[in-house]
Amino acid sequence: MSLDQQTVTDVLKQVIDPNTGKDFVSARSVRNVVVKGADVAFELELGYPAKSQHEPIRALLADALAAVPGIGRVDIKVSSKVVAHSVQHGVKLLPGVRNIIAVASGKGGVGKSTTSVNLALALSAEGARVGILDADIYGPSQPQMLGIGGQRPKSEDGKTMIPLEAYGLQAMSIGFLIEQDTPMVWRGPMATQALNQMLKDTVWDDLDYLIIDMPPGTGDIQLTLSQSVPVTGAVIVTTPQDIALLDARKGLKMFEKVGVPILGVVENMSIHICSKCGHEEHIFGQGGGEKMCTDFNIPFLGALPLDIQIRSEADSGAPTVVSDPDGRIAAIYKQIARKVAVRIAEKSKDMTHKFPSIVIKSS
Ligand SMILES: Nc1ncnc2c1ncn2[C@@H]1O[C@H](COP(=O)(O)OP(=O)(O)OP(=O)(O)O)[C@@H](O)[C@H]1O
Repeated sequence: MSLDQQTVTDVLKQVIDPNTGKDFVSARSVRNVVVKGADVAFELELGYPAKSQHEPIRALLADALAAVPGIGRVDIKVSSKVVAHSVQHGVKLLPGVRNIIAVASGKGGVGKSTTSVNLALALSAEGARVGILDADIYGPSQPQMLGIGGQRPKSEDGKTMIPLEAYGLQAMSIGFLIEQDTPMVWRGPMATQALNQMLKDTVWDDLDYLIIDMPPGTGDIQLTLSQSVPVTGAVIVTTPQDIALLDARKGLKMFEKVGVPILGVVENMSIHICSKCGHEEHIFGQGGGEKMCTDFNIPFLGALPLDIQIRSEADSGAPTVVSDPDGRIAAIYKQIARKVAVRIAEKSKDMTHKFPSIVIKSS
């Protein structure tokens, strides 16, 4: 039998991407469709990293086409390509960085740094090129969490710095540049200048995403950073208790004020499961993060339990996503990372998309 392009498009249009909830044709992910007699070949290009999903998605599309009577060979190549997306008006992109994700919290100690590093590692595990910038001047913890404390970045020209590498991430931290155990008293302008310099003087190498572990709070330093750094979107980390949520709301407002879209909220230390008896307890309250998201009409990205594994693995220099990549907790971080990447991919839809080109060749 001979297929026509309409049949192929109609079938592909029925297949919903489980990550975006949209069909692949409307999402303009289908490229270079070639129909040759009963055989079909095409490429599927996802706008978000999803190495673990390439095969299941390919199978989903192949199954849909297999139902077409008389269909011949089906050849589908699935890949991901992350492009740069828009940032605040009037702020220029950084060289070598396509998208910056700011991870922020209204107050300290809620697990912002732990979430940042696991989010970065989860994006990297899905095939993205990822960097992490530890801008937490009050307590830089990325060097220790990545197991590279005490190292110093190299400079080839005495002006710029090469980021250190850990678990495939490019990493830069204020902690690499100051002596450990030296308390730093940062005044607003000095801190902002140091952070801006660290951001601009680091030679980032072809990053899909740079995660910035922001200083906690919503003061002048945070406000200046969110105005001057080209941020694609912000992730807010909170614990479920009222006081943290109140501060997280301030964080949301701050980003809104400077035109940075909120990618969503992560609720950390959400539930405690007793490692001895399995009893579940909402130590810091329940449902607060989700309620905040409903109130502000923003996505709830997911909830991490209060779990000793998260703390001990981060403390030992190998965060959960690399220590236990197939475990229950890594799965939550990976799901959050996928939601973040999909939200970013959706941002550019109207700017960069072409219709799939369909070529019919006679057999
Ligand atoms: N879900 C969790 N379960 C158990 N421990 C956690 C969890 N999340 C973070 N922690 C631990 O809580 C402590 C604080 O976490 P983290 O440093 O990530 O917070 P932070 O918000 O970045 O803090 P600061 O603002 O002070 O830098 C760390 O010891 C970390 O290992």
